Amino acid sequence: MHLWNKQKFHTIALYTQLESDILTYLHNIFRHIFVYATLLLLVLYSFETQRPLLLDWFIPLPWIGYLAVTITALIALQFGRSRLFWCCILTAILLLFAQEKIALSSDFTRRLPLMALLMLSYLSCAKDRGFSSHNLILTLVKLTLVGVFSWLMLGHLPAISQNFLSPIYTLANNLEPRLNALYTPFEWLLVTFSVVLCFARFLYVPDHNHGALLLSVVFVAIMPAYAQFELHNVLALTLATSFLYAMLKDSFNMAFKDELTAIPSRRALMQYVNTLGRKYVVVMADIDHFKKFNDSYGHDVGDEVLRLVASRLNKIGGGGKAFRFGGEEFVLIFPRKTPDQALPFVEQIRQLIADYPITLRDKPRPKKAPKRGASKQPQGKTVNITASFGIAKRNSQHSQFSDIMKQADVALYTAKKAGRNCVQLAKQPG
Ligand SMILES: Nc1nc2c(ncn2[C@@H]2O[C@H](COP(=O)(O)OP(=O)(O)OP(=O)(O)O)[C@@H](O)[C@H]2O)c(=O)[nH]1
Repeated sequence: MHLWNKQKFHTIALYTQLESDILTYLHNIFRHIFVYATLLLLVLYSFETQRPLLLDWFIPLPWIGYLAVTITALIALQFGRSRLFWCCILTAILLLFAQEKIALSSDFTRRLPLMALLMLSYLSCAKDRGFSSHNLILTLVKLTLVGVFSWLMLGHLPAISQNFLSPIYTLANNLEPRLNALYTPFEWLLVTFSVVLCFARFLYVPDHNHGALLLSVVFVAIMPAYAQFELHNVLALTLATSFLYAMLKDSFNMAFKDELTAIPSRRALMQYVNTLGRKYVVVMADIDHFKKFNDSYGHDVGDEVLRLVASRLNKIGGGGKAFRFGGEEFVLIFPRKTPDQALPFVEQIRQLIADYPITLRDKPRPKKAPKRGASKQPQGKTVNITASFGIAKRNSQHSQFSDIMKQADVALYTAKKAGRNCVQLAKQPG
């Protein structure tokens, strides 16, 4: 097809895909909130109920927070996570001040957590830019500027904003009198701004990195509520652990999840294979005439189709598990099943893919909703895609996974030759 045609179809209206994207997004948000809110509640609960015990444990370990943030900073350096690295540096500085290893004016010590909060908010909104000397210096300069800006704000703005903030502050103070001692009205405004900003950033990109950064802002905000250094040490230790967890989880996802379709990748498949017993079924799936589809509608629309097919395959029943093998090929594994038992589930998913109408719009979706009474725009063209499937099982002749894959691939080839959009069983001995 001509380039003209490719450009014509900018967008693809995959409503079910959109629905599944929204569900994945909400699932991500709640999953991360659950992890980091649980950590926060655990810390707050143990500070309230187990404080003497915590103090007993941590008095002989004044170095533990420094050790934890140093190890985490080194790992962040290795993983290219510059923002978490800077968070570790900020946490170590806060610890040094809390332990009175560095003593500057009391004004500075009081303002430091708030300056750190704004720096953390900046980091939360910035990007991981790696560790080239240019980027390190640039980030250091930016953080210093944010620090100087917050220092100036904290020096000059409280008096100006006193009048309009007082009523809100009094209201909050009636609800919880302890708030009064923690921050002044203007400082509360900054704390709220930082938490809301980091939360908004987390909602925008709900991953472990932003979850951990949000937690760090909350931890730094509550630091002044606790006088004992040992409790600050617990906060630093928990924060370093959450950063480590965030880095490991994100790296795991990068390694084992396919970036485009968000289903497990080929690497995950190879690892999963080791956990399988002696009885399982392998299904190879391949989208039909995908090259033609790409050529007709463009690579971006092809990507959307891959995401749609992956989300369908990921919902396979019968205990099956879907993986993206590469390109437009997918693999389904059914542990403890025979081909006959897996067949109805594969048939069902084949039908589901074939029946799904894909609406291609010839114009991008308008940003504004059309005015009432305006004539409806033409809806574009509806197309269908299909996929073919080949099924093979582990048996006495083919016990190696690579051999079973070859058998499934032969069956898939037969399905393609039989006209596509069908399922074929490999011819194997029982
Ligand atoms: N959009 C997009 N296309 C991809 C991706 N990976 C592979 N492809 C395309 O998938 C197509 C595979 O084409 P073929 O292997 O010739 O198979 P086919 O056209 O599907 O034909 P049959 O399998 O015989 O039905 C190629 O055009 C690849 O460029 C991807 O990640 N995104």
